Amino acid sequence: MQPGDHIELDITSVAHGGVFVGRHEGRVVFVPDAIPGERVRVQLTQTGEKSFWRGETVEVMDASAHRRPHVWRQADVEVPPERRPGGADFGHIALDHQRALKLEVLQDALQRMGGVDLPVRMVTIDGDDGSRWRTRVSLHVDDEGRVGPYAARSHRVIEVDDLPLATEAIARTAADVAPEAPGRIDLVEPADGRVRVLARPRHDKRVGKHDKGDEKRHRGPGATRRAAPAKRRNPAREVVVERVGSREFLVDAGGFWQVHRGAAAALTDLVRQTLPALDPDALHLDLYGGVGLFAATLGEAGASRIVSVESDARATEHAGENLAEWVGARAETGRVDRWLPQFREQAGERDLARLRSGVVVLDPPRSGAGGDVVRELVTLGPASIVYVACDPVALARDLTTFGEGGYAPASVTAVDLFPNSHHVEAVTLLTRV
Ligand SMILES: C[S@@+](CC[C@H](N)C(=O)[O-])C[C@H]1O[C@@H](n2cnc3c(N)ncnc32)[C@H](O)[C@@H]1O
Repeated sequence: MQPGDHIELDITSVAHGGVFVGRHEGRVVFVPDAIPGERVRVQLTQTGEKSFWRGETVEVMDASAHRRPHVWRQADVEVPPERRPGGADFGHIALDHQRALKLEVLQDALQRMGGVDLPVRMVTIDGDDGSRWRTRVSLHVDDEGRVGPYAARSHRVIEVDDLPLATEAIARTAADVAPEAPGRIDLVEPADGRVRVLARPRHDKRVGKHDKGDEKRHRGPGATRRAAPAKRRNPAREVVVERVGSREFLVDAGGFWQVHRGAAAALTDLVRQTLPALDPDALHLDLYGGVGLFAATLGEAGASRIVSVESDARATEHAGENLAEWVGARAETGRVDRWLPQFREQAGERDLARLRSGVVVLDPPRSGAGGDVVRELVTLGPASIVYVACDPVALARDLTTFGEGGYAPASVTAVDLFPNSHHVEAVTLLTRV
């Protein structure tokens, strides 16, 4: 069969990455926009691989009871696949069932790849109906001046008449945004409710210079050099305030902050509940610390010696200020993979012993911590590790490496920070066995 051909498919399961699985004459076919239990008509898009094909769902012949009209009208299965915007790949599924499917993917990855057979529960953000949660949205401007999100699984810009996952204020601002040049436009609504529009034109030389600067500042490990002060002409560097309860965090408008309006608070609560009792004399680490969200959680839980490690110097600078109330807390710029071995070689026996009684909170990017970082952590031997993960497969892979080093998961809790998409966050407590 060729790309463009149509087949009928019984969908039997959900796979990692927001796709669903059926079989055609024994061969696995991955399709989006379906639900296990459905029979769908599929237009094939990739038939080159021996072991699996890919396709697009073009018609639902026998619908699941969990199907509902797509939360984003323009992403509905009634719309031709090439015109559906991306970013809400579970938007056609009832919210409860989305969560059940996410748990299934997480549990399956943990069991099959990580050898972990623990019950996983899911918590949700209070009052979340799955819409109007994104406080950060990226739109794209193409060479013809079209502005909008990318189409699903593509870099083609789709003009849309609403952004139902974005906050009301971002959706309103996006409707009026005037594209100046091809590239990206980030819309950010921090706690003050005022939307910042951050243009990142593709061909702007200033952007190139800025990126180079960022690269230099990422070069840690343990670099103590201060970042240059914010330049006024770069709105991405405006410093905004985010809030978790009554606590305030400074962050660059264009810097990393949790996307869902309730995510930072929900994750803080979950990490706090997951933390074991802290030894007040121990040393605790917040790795991939951003502006110090979990270092503050450690501080609030009674830690007195805390180091936050983050590769972005601007974020580290903010973390230093955000953690100022804890005299024993410090923020360092460095890549975790380089910072850890340097710490192991340079720290005195007393600090190494303190870390062995301490907790490491770990919140890496989607690719996970990776083998080198996990092996370093195992060598350092903290009493426990709280791993905050946004990719089930990367988590499962890292848990396998932790397992080889003598750490076992004691609990895994998922949290739905990305409703209407396949993404799922999980917080795992690992202890030495
Ligand atoms: C998922 S975010 C978590 C930030 C913070 N824990 C929070 O919740 O706000 C991951 C952070 O890791 C940083 N990062 C990425 N690669 C890194 C590396 N190799 N070493 C240190 N930090 C890194 C990013 O800049 C980003 O701030």
